[in-house]
Amino acid sequence: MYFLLLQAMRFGDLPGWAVELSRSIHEVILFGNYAAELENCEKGKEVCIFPQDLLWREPLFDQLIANLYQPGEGICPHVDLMRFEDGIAIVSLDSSCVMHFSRVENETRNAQDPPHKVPVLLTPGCLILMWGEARYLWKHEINRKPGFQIWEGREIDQKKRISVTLRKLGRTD
Ligand SMILES: O=C(O)CCC(=O)C(=O)O
Ligand SMILES: [Fe+2]
Repeated sequence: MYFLLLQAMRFGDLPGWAVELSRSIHEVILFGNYAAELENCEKGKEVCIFPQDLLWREPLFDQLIANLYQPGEGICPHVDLMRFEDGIAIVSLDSSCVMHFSRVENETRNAQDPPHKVPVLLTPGCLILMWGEARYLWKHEINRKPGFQIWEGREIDQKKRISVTLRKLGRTD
């Protein structure tokens, strides 16, 4: 059982700080050390951190959700709602945590097999970009119950954690 103590959602025009944040994300993707990888976006998608067509859409994001988690609180495995377009960014703040990714169920997996989970360490300031397979074919979750937040054999010292998720609403027409 998970609880989200505080969740603030915003649609339409983003507040100024979130517009700034979107711009920073755009710049980091464009001018970060990933420039060489971006050039490959058209050719081989496996080394692309964010596809050009998503990067240059206008606006890049128009919806945000800010989540505040107290120690022990997390979010269940899920794929973000289909009403949001591809290309989702999450900024992770305050406290480190491990986010787990697991593939959406498919018929080939034996129901008795435990789901294979890929752990990703998020330190304060981390940016997660989810698009394509990562956005549609993998669930993400944060289990901050004791025993689940382990990195390199050690339990992470949990404090309050804040995340800001930026997405773009799909067209309804
Ligand atoms: O808090 C996080 O890092 C994840 C938030 C999330 O997955 C969501 O709001 O859909
Ligand atoms: Fe999510």
